Amino acid sequence: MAYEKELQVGIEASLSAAKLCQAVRGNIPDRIEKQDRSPVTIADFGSQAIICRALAEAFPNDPVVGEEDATALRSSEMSEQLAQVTEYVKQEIPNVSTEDVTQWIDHGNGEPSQRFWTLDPIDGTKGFLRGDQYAIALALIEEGEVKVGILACPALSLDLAPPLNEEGLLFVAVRGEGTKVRSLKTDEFTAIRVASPDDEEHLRFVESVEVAHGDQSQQSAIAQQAGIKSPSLRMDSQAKYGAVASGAAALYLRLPSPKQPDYRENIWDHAAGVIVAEEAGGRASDMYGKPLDFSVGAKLFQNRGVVVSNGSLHEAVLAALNK
Ligand SMILES: Nc1ncnc2c1ncn2[C@@H]1O[C@H](COP(=O)(O)O)[C@@H](OP(=O)(O)O)[C@H]1O
Ligand SMILES: [Mg+2]
Ligand SMILES: [Mg+2]
Ligand SMILES: [Mg+2]
Repeated sequence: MAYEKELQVGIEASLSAAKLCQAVRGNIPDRIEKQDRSPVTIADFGSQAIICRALAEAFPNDPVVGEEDATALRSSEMSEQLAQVTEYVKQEIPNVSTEDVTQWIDHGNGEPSQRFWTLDPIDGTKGFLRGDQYAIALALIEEGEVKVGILACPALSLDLAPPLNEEGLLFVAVRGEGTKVRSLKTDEFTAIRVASPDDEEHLRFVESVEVAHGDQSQQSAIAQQAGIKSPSLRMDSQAKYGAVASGAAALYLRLPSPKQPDYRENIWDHAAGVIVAEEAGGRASDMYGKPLDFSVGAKLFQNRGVVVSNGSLHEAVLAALNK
């Protein structure tokens, strides 16, 4: 199997980060506002610290392009939050200092290069704060292609055969080797496939809960034109990719919000999910059918919107979009 060490280190760190996130969510944390006014929590910081530490130790030459950074956390106004993050990290890694924690978080300030990791320590922070779905998303990118994806969804269970019906799922994909899933509680993996074209029951689509993160009226119209009759399943985070990869839904639509026409998607919001869906037999592209281009920096500057399908539905969706 390829990328064995990457998988072992990435999976172990993601499981540890998932434990931290669930521990923090036991008593819903405060919402901290970032400079761009989006939310972050002590769990986002703790998760990034744990995963960056593991990557720095095992792969010291690999840059990590992570969502968070520790600048604000180092300021005196946030000393209480930094102490809280450190306490939670200590439950996973004994004997850590606040300085260790901020240094590990800042290891995620790397730049994309020939080979690098991208990390979303909590994808769907708004879902996390609401008590809904969120994910820990880690991917390895080489020469612009996602090679490994590790997607932990601690609150996800799907109405499908075991282990997918258990709460807390871990999706893992390696390029050319398929996608597998396990419960967070057991270490046995099961291979998964997208919904087949004749699976009427799962001929439905997923989209974000957050109205501002897409164009829900266009998303419904396009899904209908592609032959989907049921209403959407709304779900936060890259858990949506897990839903398509395992056949719980046949389509995920994320079309640019009319209020933010210039928005560009972050690579960490998609890299792990894309390989999980593709290796399960699905297809991912932008709204014009262009493959998502992970070679141009920390954002998908060459793409607009995201369409992820079971493959068979893809052309009909693109045709509807480009009419
Ligand atoms: N206007 C916008 N359009 C699309 N995505 C947006 C957005 N504003 C924020 N996001 C991204 O949407 C992600 C959550 O996805 P979803 O809506 O599918 O749950 C956020 O990730 P974080 O929660 O990691 O910050 C954030 O990066
Ligand atoms: Mg965020
Ligand atoms: Mg995100
Ligand atoms: Mg995030």
